[in-house]
Parts: sequence; C-alpha cells; structure tokens
Amino acid sequence: MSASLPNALTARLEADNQLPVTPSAVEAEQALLGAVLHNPEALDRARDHVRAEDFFEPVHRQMFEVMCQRRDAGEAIDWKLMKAVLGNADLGGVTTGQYIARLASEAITVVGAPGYARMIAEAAQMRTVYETCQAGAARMTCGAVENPAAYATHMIEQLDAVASAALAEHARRVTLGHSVTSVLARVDQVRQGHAPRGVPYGLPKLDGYTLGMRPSQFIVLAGRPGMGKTTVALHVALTAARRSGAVGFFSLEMGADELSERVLAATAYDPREPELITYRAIAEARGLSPDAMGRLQEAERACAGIPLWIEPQAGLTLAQIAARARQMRMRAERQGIPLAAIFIDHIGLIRPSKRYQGNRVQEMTEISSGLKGLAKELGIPVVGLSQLNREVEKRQDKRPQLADLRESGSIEQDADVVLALYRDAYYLEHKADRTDVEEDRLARCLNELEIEILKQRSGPTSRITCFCDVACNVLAEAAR
Ligand SMILES: Nc1ncnc2c1ncn2[C@@H]1O[C@H](COP(=O)(O)OP(=O)(O)OP(=O)(O)O)[C@@H](O)[C@H]1O
Repeated sequence: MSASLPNALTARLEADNQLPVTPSAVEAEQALLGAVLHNPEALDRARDHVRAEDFFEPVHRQMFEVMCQRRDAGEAIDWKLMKAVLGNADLGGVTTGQYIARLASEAITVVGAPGYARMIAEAAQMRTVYETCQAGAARMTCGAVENPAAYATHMIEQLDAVASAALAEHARRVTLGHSVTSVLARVDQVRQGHAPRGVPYGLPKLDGYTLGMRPSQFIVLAGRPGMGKTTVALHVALTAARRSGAVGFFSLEMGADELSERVLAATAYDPREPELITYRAIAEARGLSPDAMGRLQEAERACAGIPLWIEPQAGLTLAQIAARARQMRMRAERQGIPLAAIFIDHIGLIRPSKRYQGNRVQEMTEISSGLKGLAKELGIPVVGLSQLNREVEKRQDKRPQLADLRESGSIEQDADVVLALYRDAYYLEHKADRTDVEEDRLARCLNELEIEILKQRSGPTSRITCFCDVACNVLAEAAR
C-alpha cells in the first residue's frame, strides 16, 4: 500500500526509517479508509475502536470525520462524493481526488477493519505517551518546571487517559444475548449459595434490601455533619476490604492518622470489656490501660493485611481521583485481588474544574455525573459522602429527604442508591434544658443510627436501625 502514498507522506515514512519516529500507523489508516470507501459497513465495525482524532495524517483524520458524518446522516460514502466534500488539493505530487481513488482501489475487506482500527488507536496512545514524556523532558531540561509535584500530577493525568482507555474495554457495548446469559449465570450462582452478590455493606438487612453494593453503582451516603457518615463509610469500607478486595478511601477532610485511630477503635471494640477505647482516647494517647494497649496491639495485627488504601489529600479534583482510582485498580490486579470499591469523604470537597467556575449547582452536577461515569468505567461501586445543608434543621422531623439533595446539582438523579443517615441522639444531646421525657428518649436512642434507603434504582426503599457507638466508630445491625 505504501507505493500509493503521496510524495510528502512517502518522504516522511522513508525519513522515519532512519530517525527516531513519532509513533503512527499510516498504512493501517490507509487500509481502513480504503475499506470504508469499498464498503461503509467497515466504518460500523471500526468506530468502537477508533476516533477521528486518533488518525495521524490530517487528511486521513478529515476523511474519517466526513465518513462518520455521512454515515450518521444515512448518506452514501464513495470516493467521488468524498472528493466533492474534501476538495482536490495538492497533497504533494498527487491530488486529494487521486489519493482517495487509490485508497478505494486497494481496499481490504471489512473483516480486517476492527484490527486496523485498533492499530490506529494504539498508535495514537503511543503518541500521547511519547509526546507527554518528550514535553516533560524538554521542560525539565530547560528549567521551565517550578513545582515538580504539580507537573508530575499533570503528566499523570495525561498518561492516565491512555491507561484508562485500556481499562474501559469492559465498558464497551455488549449484545443483549451476552448480557442476559451473564445475568442468569449470576442468578444460578446465587441459587447454589456461593454467589458473590454485590460488595457487602456488612449490615445484613441493608444487604438484603440492596443486594449489596453492586458493580457500577454510584452510592450516596447523605447526612448532616456529625450524623455518622464517616463512621458508616469506614465500617462499610472495612467490611468490603476484608471480604471483597482492595478498597480506596479518598479522605479529603481527615488525615490518615485520624482515620486509622477510628479503624483501631472499631477493631478493638469489645462490648464485653468494661473499658471502651474511643478514637479520641487513642488520639490523646492518654488514659489507656495496659489492657487497652494490648487490645490495640491486637487490632493493629488484625488490620495489617487489610487492603484498605487511604488517600488523605485535600483539594483533589475529580480527574485526580479518577487517575488514582485507576492506579489502585492496577495495583490491586498486580496483587491478584479485585478493586472492590472506592469511597470519597466527602464529595462537597472535591475541587471543581474551572468550567463552571462560581456556579455551584453546575459544579456539583459535573462532579456527580463524573463519579457515576467513574463507577461505570471501573465497573465497581463508588460511594460518595454528601453533607446536607441546613434546610434539614428547619423541619420538625429532621430525617433527611431526597429533596434535600436537590440543592446539590444532579446527585439525586446520578445516584443509583441514596442512603440517608439520622441519629435522634445527636439532636437531643445538643438540646439545652432537656425535659425528663427527652432524657428518657436520649437514654434509649443513645446508640441508635437510622439508615434510610431514600432511593434505589432496582429495589425497595426502606429504613433500618443500627447499633452505633460514634465514639468508637462502631456500627452493627441492631438486634431487634
Ligand atoms: N468521644 C466521643 N464522645 C461522644 N461523641 C463523639 C465522640 N467522638 C465523636 N463523637 C461524635 O461522633 C460524631 C462524628 O461522627 P462522624 O464523623 O462519623 O460524622 P460525620 O457525619 O462524618 O460528620 P462530619 O460531616 O462532621 O465529618 C459527631 O457527632 C461527634 O460529636
């Protein structure tokens, strides 16, 4: 096929044989375009694998764009029409019209189209890696980089686009036949009693209502400050890391030490022991008896192998979270375990892009739809904590409602599951001059936390009451 190249392209290919080459797949580009001119069905087979911007040659890119437009409009694609649309410029010894005619005459069959498309896309990815590294090396050697960490982050984001393209393979289109077969295979496994349903929350009733946290779900844990969002999230994250695989916990508010104090307190918790070990006591490192220290050391050993990976960094953008989640997935795969879920505490602290600067609702919409996209891309549940605003406090009944999320962009629409947290004790504790009746109520509900399923795309809404010791970060399903 290279014999039919216009002079300019041939010259470059020849030169490329001697010089360091910018990665490209020019011959695959020609072969694919020729195949489409021969039979437009080749385009349908190729489009899952390649985009116009992946083409190296500008004229090829332009041809592919025009072909896609014509196909989408239900119009014919043949070399005469293409020539009419693209004009008849001189490409260096050959006109566009002549070039298109040659491509058409040397066409491959449609069967080879996906293979050529993949070669073109792969070459484009190679170029991204090559150009990113080249630009990085150039900027480093001329001293144009002031902040190496910020520049490294920028490079990671660019390279991540390549990594994520490979990861997103599984998110491609599937046939209905394939999909229903895999659903039934899963049903069969469940019936035989050894099926992993979703990733468990570690609360049997909630797991029953929801079937656990299912792949590709965007799950929102919503509540007012102090209601127990972090407590619940850590309980669920720990359960998932113990039973289902690696878990990424993006803590945009608390440091790793603070989270670890909570995990230690929860792991060392034993209701039979007279001494409660609160995470506050661990933080203060005072008043811990030798026995408590022994329990904490035991908890340390129990935590040692749990793949709960904490990212304690404030001000992360959605792109950074996505890039790190993809890295976590690769790291997990290298260790032979799946990435079971990621958690973000909390989504209101994700640094928005500049696109909707100042428009909070639009910013939050971009973030929530991005999180849903990430869940789908990685094929895992993504759990986002959401802090509800003060409107809740104005009501007599302060239990959150779905409408409380409406201020926050499209979280309500994007979420597959919304779990709202409520502790009556929180409000009673903060009430001055409690009546005797209220004192009684407080004593009864001191360790109660309600989790209400406000939304579930494929299941019922419901409310469960849990046992919760917020001071020890402990959560369990209530006996009754
Ligand atoms: N030692 C303690 N004694 C009593 N209450 C405690 C103790 N330590 C923490 N708490 C309470 O536990 C709650 C903290 O729970 P958690 O951090 O899980 O809530 P949250 O919803 O994530 O809060 P925020 O949104 O403010 O981060 C707060 O109400 C806090 O007052």
